[in-house]
Amino acid sequence: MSTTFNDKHQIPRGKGNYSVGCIDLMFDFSVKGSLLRLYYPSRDSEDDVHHNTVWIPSKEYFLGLSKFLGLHKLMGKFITHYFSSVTSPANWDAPLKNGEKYPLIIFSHGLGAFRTVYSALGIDLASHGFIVAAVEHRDESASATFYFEDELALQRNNKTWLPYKQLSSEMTEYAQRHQQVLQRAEECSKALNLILDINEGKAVENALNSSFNLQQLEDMIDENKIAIMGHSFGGATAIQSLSEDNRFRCAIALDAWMNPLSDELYSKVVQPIFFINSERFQTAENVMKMRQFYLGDKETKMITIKGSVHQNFPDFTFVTGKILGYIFSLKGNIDSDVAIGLTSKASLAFLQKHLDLQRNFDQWDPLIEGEDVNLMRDSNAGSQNNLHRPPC
Ligand SMILES: CCN(CC)CCN(C[C@]12C[C@](c3ccc(C(F)(F)F)cc3)(C1)C2)C(=O)Cn1c(SCc2ccc(F)cc2)nc(=O)c2c1C=CC2
Repeated sequence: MSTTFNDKHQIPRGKGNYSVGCIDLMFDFSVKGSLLRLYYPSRDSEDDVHHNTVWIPSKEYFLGLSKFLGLHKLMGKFITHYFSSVTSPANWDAPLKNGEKYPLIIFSHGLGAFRTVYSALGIDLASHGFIVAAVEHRDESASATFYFEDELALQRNNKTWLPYKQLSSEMTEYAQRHQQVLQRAEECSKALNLILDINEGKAVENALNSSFNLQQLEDMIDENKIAIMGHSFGGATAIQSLSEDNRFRCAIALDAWMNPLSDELYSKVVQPIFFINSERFQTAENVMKMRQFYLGDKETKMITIKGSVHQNFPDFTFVTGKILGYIFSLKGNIDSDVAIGLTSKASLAFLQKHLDLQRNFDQWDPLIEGEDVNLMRDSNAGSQNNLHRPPC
């Protein structure tokens, strides 16, 4: 296929030892069901021919994204053309590598995003032996998402699209975003229920036509090793999910947007949280809310990636050149591959600690304390002296 950009704009491959597979799973078909993209360790048998994963599978996502961004229709057509041939480096529908149980991560996307645009992170974690389920939220915070109205629509593959909902004037921004974060947390627990049902052998038929036999997943999840992760609004969702569902043993919040969370939440969360922040997005107010989770326990950690921007966590930072990257602040001063590498390695070290993994991810423990030339402990945002500071 012809590509309109040179190869250097590619989503990076996983750095771990496992090959990575990818499938889309929807069950049930209704708006109340789960829609997720699953990244997993795959069995790389030479004879099977593998296809890469289509990064953004429907034009409706591009149209929804350009509407979310307030771009002109023509610009929507441009980004559709520019990005429609991009693939994520995961083997679509590849068989699951069996022989061991895998820890599970549920991933929650940000405002205006959707399930497929965090594939660099999902693939790198899967290449280190995790199953990663990137959910697609139906709270109208995604640029677009779809479901089927009824059985007939499903049989005809007649999708109903749900677009991003602009803030309404009837409710305050907080009221709307808080309602959404509650729905998002519920959807993360529902996705976890679906995966654990399949793990226990429940017969589940994927509403999306896929050749991947879901029975491969039976007895392959280590149901005691479950974490939740998310970016921005998804970071807030991860924290809200901790308070609602204690099956999540810890959370990793990537540049969390704390506004949607209520003040009562701080006393309800007992599990450890790892805040990984960009340098440019955070404000003193936002970081102050994060620090309220420090109260007492030593397990909650915070680091900031020097020279990074909000968009260093989703995939867009890899698929554009420096110009577009600069215009939309999709790239920071730090190299995007270095930033995502630090995010992944620091996350793996934190997950080993709090999911009791028997891997060698503790080699990256110093990153959790911000010990790296491209990291700093805590945050650069907001003066730190007049705020409650945990004893070092
Ligand atoms: C106009 C909308 N305006 C007000 C809401 C702010 C728009 N905005 C900054 C953007 C998204 C940006 C983006 C993407 C993609 C291209 C492209 F051209 F490459 F496609 C360009 C430009 C424009 C960077 C954000 O919303 C930042 N943000 C995000 S960005 C999550 C995201 C969205 C779409 C993606 F494809 C990937 C990731 N997630 C959050 O949870 C929160 C915030 C802010 C507060 C809470």
